[in-house]
Amino acid sequence: MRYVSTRGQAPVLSFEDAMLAGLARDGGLYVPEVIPTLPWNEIADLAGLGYEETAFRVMSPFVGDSVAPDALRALIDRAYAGFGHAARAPLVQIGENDWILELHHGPTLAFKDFAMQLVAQLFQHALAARGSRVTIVGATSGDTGSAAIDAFAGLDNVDVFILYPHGRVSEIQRRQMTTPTAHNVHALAVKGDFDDCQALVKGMFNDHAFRDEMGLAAVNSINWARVLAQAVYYFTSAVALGAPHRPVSYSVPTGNFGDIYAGHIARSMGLPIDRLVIATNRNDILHRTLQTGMHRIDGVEPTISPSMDIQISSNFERLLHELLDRDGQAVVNLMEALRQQGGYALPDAALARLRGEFDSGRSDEDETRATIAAIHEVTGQVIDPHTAVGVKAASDARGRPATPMVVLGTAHAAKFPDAVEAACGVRPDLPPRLAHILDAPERLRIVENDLAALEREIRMEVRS
Ligand SMILES: Cc1ncc(COP(=O)(O)O)c(C=O)c1O
Ligand SMILES: N[C@@H](CCOP(=O)(O)O)C(=O)O
Repeated sequence: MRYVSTRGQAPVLSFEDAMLAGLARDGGLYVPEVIPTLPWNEIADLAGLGYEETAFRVMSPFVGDSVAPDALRALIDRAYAGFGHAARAPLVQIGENDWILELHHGPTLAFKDFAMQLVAQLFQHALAARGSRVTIVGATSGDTGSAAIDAFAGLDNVDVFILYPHGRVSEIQRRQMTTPTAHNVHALAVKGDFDDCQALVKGMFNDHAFRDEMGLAAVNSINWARVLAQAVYYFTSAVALGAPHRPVSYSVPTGNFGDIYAGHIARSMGLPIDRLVIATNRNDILHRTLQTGMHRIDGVEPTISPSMDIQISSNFERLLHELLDRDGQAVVNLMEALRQQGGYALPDAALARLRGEFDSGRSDEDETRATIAAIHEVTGQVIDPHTAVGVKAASDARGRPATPMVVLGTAHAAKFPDAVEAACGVRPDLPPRLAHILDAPERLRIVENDLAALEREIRMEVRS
């Protein structure tokens, strides 16, 4: 399997090389040259299999000969061994044919663990074989950072620098990043928003001298391996609800467009997904894009679903590449317009295809709170604000009731206790294994939104 850049000017790489490269050298994102399909009968055969075996079957065609099959199985088994639920991603019913796919049973209580625990295993495998080391730089609005710090803490051949927007993540998210004591992980609070953090990360990758000197690697969904691992739970959940014999719809709380893009990949592989609903909070650039055809950045507004406080959705570039018939130069032109003019109009044909493949919805702050309260009242479930955005968008987009609608439950409510308590009167507790973070000492540095200063800081730390 070969991977090409969305901008068409970077070397073509294997799965493992693309995973270790992170951002392509032309500034684009790696995508598979072709999306392999799983035949109908092979999807049917997934029924009754464990999560790990499904992961192996879904991911193998993308991994190709980068990792031997037995080794891949062992890495997958290790990645999910620490999850707190036998099903890994259980479905919980919230209505007649409405479900939440709980993705919070990993070590840091958010869906990010599904990919991050596996990516850490894949990195270790690759780095040990090559005898090399990397410096991971990542941007987070709260959950990717905690998942990365948990997954990579204490590893010999990796330093990790996580940039998060100062004052714009929940206290629990911050403490998950700042209380681990391993010397190879570093939380940096950037004076800016998530988009600034992500721009700094991409800026470091696009500074090729710094990138090569530090051996930079990425664990954001810039990294194809992240997206691939996230495609697996669409298969486990759809098959549990009757696929491929019947279609299933999904509503996906969306920020950086990684999780829903993983659903799009699952559908492209042959999984019968009926509707894919992009669920946004009031940072609704993607919802507006679908409604108007204009993709235009607005200021990022803080919300009670802070992990989705994003305007520049990195993975939208991967979808654009497809909508523009894999024309790298056309992608470059739109990304330049986004950078220089703050937006672009989608060409008509691309917009029609986008609307054919996705629905979208938006939840403002009051609606998100009302959804948390309503779900608690009707089902007794306490859901987090990101999941609530997904539930709201799902109910707005609800099509044929015969088709199951699955909302991705992207985080545990205990990561956002204040917002959840204010909405439904119940204060969700952290699981006992995480309670220590509430009074453990914190370790963080506050940094300016300045690429050169950040590079100096990282260089100094890696050399010390
Ligand atoms: C809890 C939660 N929900 C939803 C999202 C949005 O996911 P994505 O960025 O893949 O669109 C995020 C951030 O990634 C998140 O942390
Ligand atoms: N919401 C995310 C933002 C980064 O997304 P990623 O999937 O590209 O890593 C977060 O919690 O950090």
